[in-house]
Amino acid sequence: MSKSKHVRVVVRTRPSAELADHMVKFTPDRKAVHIHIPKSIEGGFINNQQEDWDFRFDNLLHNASQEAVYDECVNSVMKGLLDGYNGTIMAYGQTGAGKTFTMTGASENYKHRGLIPRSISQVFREINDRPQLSYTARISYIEIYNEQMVDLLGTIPEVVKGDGGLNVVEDQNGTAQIKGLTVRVANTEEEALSYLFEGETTRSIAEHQLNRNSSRSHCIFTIWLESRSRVESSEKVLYSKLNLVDLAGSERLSKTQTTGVSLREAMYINKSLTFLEQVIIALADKKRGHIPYRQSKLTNVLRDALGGNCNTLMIANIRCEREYIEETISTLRFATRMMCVTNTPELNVQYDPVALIKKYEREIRELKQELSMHDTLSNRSHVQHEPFTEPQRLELQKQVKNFLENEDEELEIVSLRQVKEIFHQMRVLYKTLEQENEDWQRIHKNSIAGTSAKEEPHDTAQQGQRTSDDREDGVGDLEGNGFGVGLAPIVGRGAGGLAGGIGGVRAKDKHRKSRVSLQTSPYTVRQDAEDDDARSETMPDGATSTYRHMEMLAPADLSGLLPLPGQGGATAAAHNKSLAPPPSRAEEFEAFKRGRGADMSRILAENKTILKDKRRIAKESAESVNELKKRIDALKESIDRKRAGRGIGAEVQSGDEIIIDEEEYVFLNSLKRLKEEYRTQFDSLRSVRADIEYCSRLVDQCRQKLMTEFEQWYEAQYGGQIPEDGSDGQVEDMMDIGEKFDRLQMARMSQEDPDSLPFYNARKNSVRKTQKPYIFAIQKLLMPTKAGL
Ligand SMILES: Nc1ncnc2c1ncn2[C@@H]1O[C@H](COP(=O)(O)OP(=O)(O)OP(=O)(O)O)[C@@H](O)[C@H]1O
Repeated sequence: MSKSKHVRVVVRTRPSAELADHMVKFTPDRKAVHIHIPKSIEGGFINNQQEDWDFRFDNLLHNASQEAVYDECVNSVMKGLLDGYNGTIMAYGQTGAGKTFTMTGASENYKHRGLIPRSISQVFREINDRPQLSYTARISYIEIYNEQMVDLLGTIPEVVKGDGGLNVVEDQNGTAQIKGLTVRVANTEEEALSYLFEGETTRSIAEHQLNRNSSRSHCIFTIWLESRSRVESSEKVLYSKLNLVDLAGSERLSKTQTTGVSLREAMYINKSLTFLEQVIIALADKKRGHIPYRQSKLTNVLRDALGGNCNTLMIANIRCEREYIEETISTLRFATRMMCVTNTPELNVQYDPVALIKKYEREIRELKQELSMHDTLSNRSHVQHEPFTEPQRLELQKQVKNFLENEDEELEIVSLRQVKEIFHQMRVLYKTLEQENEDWQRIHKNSIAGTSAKEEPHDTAQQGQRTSDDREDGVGDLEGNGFGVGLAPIVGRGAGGLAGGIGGVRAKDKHRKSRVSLQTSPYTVRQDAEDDDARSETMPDGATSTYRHMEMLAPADLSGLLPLPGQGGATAAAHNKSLAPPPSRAEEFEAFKRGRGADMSRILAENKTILKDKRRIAKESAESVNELKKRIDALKESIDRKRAGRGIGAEVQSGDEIIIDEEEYVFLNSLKRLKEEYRTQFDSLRSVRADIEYCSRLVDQCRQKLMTEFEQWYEAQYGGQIPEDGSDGQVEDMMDIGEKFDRLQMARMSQEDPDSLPFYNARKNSVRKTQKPYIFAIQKLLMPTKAGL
């Protein structure tokens, strides 16, 4: 049963060199804040001004890294998300308190990436770790600015027009849905990240184009997940979503002294934040029946997260400098209220109707097999459970006719289906008789009025025509040997006879057949193919690509990337002030290393030795990681082979239902274990690489320092003279250093954290992809100015 939970609230402080320590104090358990503002003298002798405030929260993060914030805030929500529970994380606080830094982070810096990119990475990691489930991840990104919703993944022109075209509507369950929202499928982490960056770019275009201030808008980035089991029946589908919300800055109008457009913006923000506050107050009051969600777009969209079916966490971003204390108190007050809000997270399960029908069909098939087995065992193998075929129906018709004609005849009853068919045949015969009786009476009436018929050739012709037609049809054989009032023998009537009966049944059959063929029409096949595509979409092989990247970026020996100065000279003193060209840099550099630069040179050598050791360890660790990777690949191949084999078998047995056997399940479990081991090894490799990165930076710095000192010394000794060997050494080295620096950066990045590659690739691709529309939008922006000139 689902339990109610209060909204978790975590406070994060923005680091600063000017913290008002004497006013803001945190308890040692990092869960409470005490604020003290001494009474001001202007208040006079009788002064009721409040001096102390105490606030208690779930956690308090002071000077915390992005990683620590992520670990504290996202882990529990993330687990629920993957299991089918909705989650919302929102950042609230005054302008500049670090909301955007917390949620999005610095998009150009992997280390400083915020909760959104980190959540994306974890979602795809978790998906890879759950091979028994098939997931589809989708992304949407909206901005709410002055009560207007903008689809940040929509087309640029719409955004540029300032018309997002989005509306909040309620479905029949009262859940708020955004009509017209773009929701994109993301098969990989890189794809999901590129949607984030695309949205960011769209946002900044809108900012330029419409002269907006992005800190005055609310942003909601949503990861939508859909999952179904690959192992058990797949009609059960779990739907969940994670809203990552960057709220607009809450600020006092008087303090910012905003006017004009900014004032209007600030009023809208304050209004929507006031509405948010009103909703929170209403939710906290257990006696309140009505919650005013509809007052603003923000509260309407976040209805699930506030007092609904969602794991919600709020990060209250605060600043602890003296000048921001009032805003900080107001943020903490809001956050305290938020803690009173309770939500009831519930599993979001739905049943896929197509999959359900498939399941029922399978069950019927199995029941029929069981029934026929039961019939065989109890000597009832002739019992019919399937619908009657045409020949069987004709045979039964004969039996019914015999039964009706001969009193001695008996009908053996074998199944309910047969009884129904007998009754049906009786009805057919009855109706035919009735019809023919009417026909006969009409003919008889006509023959009584025979004389007049002779005088009316037209009627006779008609009559003749009818008779011959009837004969052709085998109906109306007055001398017929048989049934009732002159019917043709039933069997002999074939397709035309018993038109209302068998013909009718046939017609129905035809209809049914056409319906059946419709079900297996190319359209349906294509639908199935699409389903398969969708399923294969849901199996992103992020792990594989990550590993491959890792192999590509195996530790490179970077020691040669920043060369020591190539040339130098040996005898500076002797040359000093002489007119002869100075000695070569190489000789001088060697001498320098033994003399003035000896200390630096020794430190450099020591660091190099440490670096070498670390590289050796990293190499061994990388070998064992690669070994694990090979085993994972081999296992994956076996699974693929199994799947390919199963694909054919499964089609024959149960349509396109995917059911895996025990062996494949064992494979999948071993794969999961190997992946875990891989991750552990990989983490230790990563930490060695971080050491390497640190050491190589030290080595670079020492080398650079040694070079710089040498260059300064050399310059002082020989001025701008050209050395003996004719090279100036300097320019060429500088160019190489620039180029090599880029390579060094790339290598560093990947050594520091191989997982960062999707982030950098997405960033690079997003910049490349959005450059064009961005330039286009900027050009458009400039056009009127040009025209005006
Ligand atoms: N924890 C932090 N560590 C380092 N820098 C930070 C931190 N928090 C915020 N900053 C820096 O402070 C500045 C303002 O932060 P940010 O833009 O995230 O504030 P905000 O609350 O989103 O403001 P707004 O409401 O105006 O959007 C940025 O330059 C950001 O890099």
